[in-house]
Amino acid sequence: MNITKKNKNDKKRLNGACRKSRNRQTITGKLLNGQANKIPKIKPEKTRKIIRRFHFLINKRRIICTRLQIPNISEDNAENLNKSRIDEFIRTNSNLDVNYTESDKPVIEKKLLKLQTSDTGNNTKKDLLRCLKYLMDEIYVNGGLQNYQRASIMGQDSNRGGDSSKILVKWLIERGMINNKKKLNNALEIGCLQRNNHINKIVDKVERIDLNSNDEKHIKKQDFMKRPIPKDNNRREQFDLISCSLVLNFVPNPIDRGEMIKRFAKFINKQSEYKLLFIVLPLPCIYNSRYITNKDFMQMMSVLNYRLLNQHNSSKLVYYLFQLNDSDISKNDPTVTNSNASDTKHSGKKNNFRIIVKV
Ligand SMILES: C[S@@+](CC[C@H](N)C(=O)[O-])C[C@H]1O[C@@H](n2cnc3c(N)ncnc32)[C@H](O)[C@@H]1O
Repeated sequence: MNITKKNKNDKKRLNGACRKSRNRQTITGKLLNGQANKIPKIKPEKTRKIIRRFHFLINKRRIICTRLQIPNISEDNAENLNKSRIDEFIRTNSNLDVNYTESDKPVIEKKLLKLQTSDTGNNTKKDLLRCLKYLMDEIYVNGGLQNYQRASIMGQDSNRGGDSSKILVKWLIERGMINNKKKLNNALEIGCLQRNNHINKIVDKVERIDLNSNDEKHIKKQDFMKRPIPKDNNRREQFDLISCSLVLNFVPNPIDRGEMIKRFAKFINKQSEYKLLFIVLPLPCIYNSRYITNKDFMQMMSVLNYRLLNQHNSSKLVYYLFQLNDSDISKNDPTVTNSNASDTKHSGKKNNFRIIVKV
């Protein structure tokens, strides 16, 4: 893609602004700055381990809750579970003595490992409840959730590639969509852990939400799947840009991932000149899955009326910028870049990531 001279100048100015602000704040922003002394640094290897463990736990939690048929919690919404509802369920079944001791832990871990969606298993209700209590304790009592959030914030550290919206800013500058005089009006950031990231530099008003907000003053605690749909296409509740970085992979159910993608369009302002959707996923979700390839994902997005503007594969992540089509939109070629990653599948163990869109 050609970058005009004007765009190059805008890019220089914006980059200059970023450099100046870096003196006052880190790439990950004030929150980290303010808490720099409080947040212990975690090594990358440990970070990945914490994140993997957390995903493991919420996946097992979904399976157990479905199997136990906890009232009002079904396969469809199990990952958005209301903690108090589960606690209540465990309490009402306390006659089964679900407590565990240190020596029970290895057995519980083994049971958790064996629990699969398809496997009906021979676990008793007591076994399942005990596993559930064990993992709820790990998530909420023993700091699992906090560590997960900390690890995710660490992943955005400038030393580890920085926050993913950096690349979004670069693309929008290159495309001439923003410059030092022109910003996007608004954006919805789903799954936001830190309010100070690169999106702020290019958008006038950013609304940030997260299932488990760690800063409720600035990041609303909200499940995007339950966010009220704007009535009659109310533009005040719609956005020029939706950013969804490393969130889809967090949703453990393929049908809900599809529902999440379908929902995005309802929040994109159709009158806007932008109509942008920024998605980031771990590279293996798309390039090392048994069920989905990049081509499949592109087809899915195309059926949902998006066109790809940019894609970049880093060694760990895949970044996409889509635009919701106008009906008369003319197709132009997307810019696809690779660094340290090829379009072919990776070697190593395949994963089960997939997205099911029911149209
Ligand atoms: C790995 S973190 C991603 C953080 C950040 N966006 C990044 O790119 O590093 C995933 C976040 O998505 C949030 N999340 C998952 N499902 C969500 C939903 N349905 N609504 C709002 N937030 C959600 C989780 O609470 C979690 O904080």
